[in-house]
Amino acid sequence: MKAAVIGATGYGGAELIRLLQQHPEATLHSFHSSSKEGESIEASYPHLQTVSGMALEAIDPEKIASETDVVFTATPSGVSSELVPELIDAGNRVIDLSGDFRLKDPKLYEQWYNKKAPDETVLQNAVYGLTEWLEADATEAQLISNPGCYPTAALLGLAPLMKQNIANPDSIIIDAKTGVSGAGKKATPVTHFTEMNDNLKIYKVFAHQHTPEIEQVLSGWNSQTGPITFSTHLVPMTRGIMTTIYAQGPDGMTAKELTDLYQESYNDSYFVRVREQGTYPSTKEVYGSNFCDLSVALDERTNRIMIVSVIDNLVKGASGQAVQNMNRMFDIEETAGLGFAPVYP
Ligand SMILES: NC(=O)C1=CN([C@@H]2O[C@H](COP(=O)(O)OP(=O)(O)OC[C@H]3O[C@@H](n4cnc5c(N)ncnc54)[C@H](OP(=O)(O)O)[C@@H]3O)[C@@H](O)[C@H]2O)C=CC1
Ligand SMILES: CC(=O)N[C@@H](CCC(=O)OP(=O)(O)O)C(=O)O
Repeated sequence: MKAAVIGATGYGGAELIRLLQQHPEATLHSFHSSSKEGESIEASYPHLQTVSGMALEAIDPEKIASETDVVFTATPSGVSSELVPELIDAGNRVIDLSGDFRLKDPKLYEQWYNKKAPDETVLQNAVYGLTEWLEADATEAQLISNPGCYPTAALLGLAPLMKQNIANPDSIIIDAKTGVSGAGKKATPVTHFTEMNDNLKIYKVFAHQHTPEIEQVLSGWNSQTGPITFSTHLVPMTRGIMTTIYAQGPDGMTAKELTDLYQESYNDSYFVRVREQGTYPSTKEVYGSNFCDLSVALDERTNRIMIVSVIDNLVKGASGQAVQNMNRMFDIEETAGLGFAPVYP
């Protein structure tokens, strides 16, 4: 299977190159840049030195489609919406990492992303790629829309609860924190060193573009879902997301029953590891890996449920899940190229 990466000089693209280079069944055929054609990838990312030996190529959809089986678009929202239909028309199968093909309602997309919605036919044919809970046959998909980093952590945390209708859907609060690499490679006035070192910031209050994505999926799982409350914070670390999710549970359930439900729900999911009752994951425990580690707790005094989920935003939150989706698309072992343990400490 030959793969190409577009947006190769971004953090998501670099992570795709790292993962695809050691994938047992995929060959990294080419990587593409809109600004650095002809340069080596080492010029942008010395850590990839000796790994590829190839130069960055221009983005030519026809050429890419004629030479490869699958292309990853690790490009910004608003760019993917232009690029992906061209790749699809040229016959490529595509896994897009941006937010452009996640929201099925174009008006909602325009409202939250403040950009023109993508081509309607391509949008409606896109399969939402939360891999553990795919709702369509990935082997048939021409386009998989990779979930956002926060939605991945939040939805994996909420799925057993919502699918079993255990919590009051109106009571859900998702309190999320991310490392700075979530903002991409380019430094901004919000993310540069003096702003983020030794600092903690809340951002996009009641305005985060992942809010409707989470609501869209939750309402597919449970028709009683209303608007959620979602807060996002930047913390001074490079990678990692933690979501702490609160919901009102039913009378009479025990903490052990809830943990058992989570462990059963993810029994067959290699990449979701449910912790023993009373133990909680930290972001470093999934660093550099495709794992999502989860804990669920129940305060039997108040019936409040608390779920803690952690992922690496660049792996399970982006490029790792994209490779996991490629594995599903081509019907190969889901863990191929991804089954390694996190880097620790
Ligand atoms: N960082 C994260 O944790 C996550 C990111 N995402 C999403 O994945 C995508 C990539 O993110 P990330 O790698 O962090 O972003 P970066 O900003 O680090 O990289 C994006 C890359 O896109 C390319 N690009 C920019 N403008 C254009 C254009 N007009 N045409 C073609 N290519 C362009 C650039 O590469 P070049 O100049 O070489 O073309 C750039 O390096 C984004 O949509 C992001 O929202 C999703 C989940 C998590
Ligand atoms: C730290 C930081 O700024 N993180 C970004 C994550 C962006 C992202 O992944 O965007 P899409 O999924 O919408 O493409 C944010 O919160 O907007």
